[in-house]
Amino acid sequence: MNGFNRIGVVGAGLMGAGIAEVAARAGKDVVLIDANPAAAEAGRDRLKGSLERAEQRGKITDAAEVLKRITVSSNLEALADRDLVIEAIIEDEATKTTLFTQIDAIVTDPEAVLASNTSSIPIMKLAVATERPAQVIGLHFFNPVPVLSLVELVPSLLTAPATTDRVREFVEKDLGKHPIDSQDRAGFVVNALLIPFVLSAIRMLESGFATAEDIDQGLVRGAAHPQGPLALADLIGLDTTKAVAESLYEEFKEPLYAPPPLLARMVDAGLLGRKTGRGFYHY
Ligand SMILES: NC(=O)c1ccc[n+]([C@@H]2O[C@H](COP(=O)([O-])OP(=O)(O)OC[C@H]3O[C@@H](n4cnc5c(N)ncnc54)[C@H](O)[C@@H]3O)[C@@H](O)[C@H]2O)c1
Repeated sequence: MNGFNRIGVVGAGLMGAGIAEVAARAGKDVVLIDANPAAAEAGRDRLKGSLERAEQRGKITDAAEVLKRITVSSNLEALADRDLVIEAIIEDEATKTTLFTQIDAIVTDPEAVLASNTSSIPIMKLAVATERPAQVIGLHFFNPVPVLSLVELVPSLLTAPATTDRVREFVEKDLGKHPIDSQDRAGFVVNALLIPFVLSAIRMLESGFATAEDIDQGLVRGAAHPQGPLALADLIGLDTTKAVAESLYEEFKEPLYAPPPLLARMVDAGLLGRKTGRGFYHY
């Protein structure tokens, strides 16, 4: 048994609220923390809405009970009795390492595991900020968390095999999700493949090779992708796409990861995709 029954989630944004929801749906007692009390409340409201929709669609029958298992707080001390803490705060290395040092000091169980949902920060940087690097691991969920079944497991060079085993069991048996293993490298498996694909589509558009519509239709109709790479970039957000590309380029120094000038200029212009109403398409 992995022994994870009291779960802490730090960061009640898009990802943290989703992770808290799937953990509570798996019957776990969950403490959801956000440094910003308004963000904590907003996270709880989103979570409540998501559970109610799941109940309306017949996916669950106990939305009210699931919600009761989640305590929302803006006080990190509420993590003291947790046996697994999953960090999902903003993607900033200094903020995350400070938080890992704080959580490590607050969580009392010496066997407790500290995980991060980071998309691009090396797990090793977070591990060495704690006194328990053997129990620090990357646990990378996908958005929307209640819908997408993949979780990347990312042990650092210092993670104990027993930690990875416990977390794998939690992901598979408790959450009912599908884990895949990745080394502690920028992008892990999925983004290391997906981002250069999206960047290639942007370069193709930039060079006048084909229109945005034709590039996307090519992949939707010719390769059965649910959406084309440029529509996908608009969904991810062009700022996020550029930031992930930069961290991949920083790590591997391969031209295929370098953000093309068109992407940089669109970000400079504030054309960030769906969230600003305009990216490669108008919304
Ligand atoms: N958005 C995605 O599609 C996605 C997918 C996989 C992984 N991730 C990763 O998940 C993490 C969270 O991303 P998100 O999209 O949910 O971000 P978000 O901006 O929606 O939420 C981040 C939350 O963290 C809170 N926060 C910031 N600093 C904090 C601190 N020191 N202590 C406690 N709370 C703090 C903020 O108030 C905010 O509510 C990032 O590391 C990101 O790279 C995101």
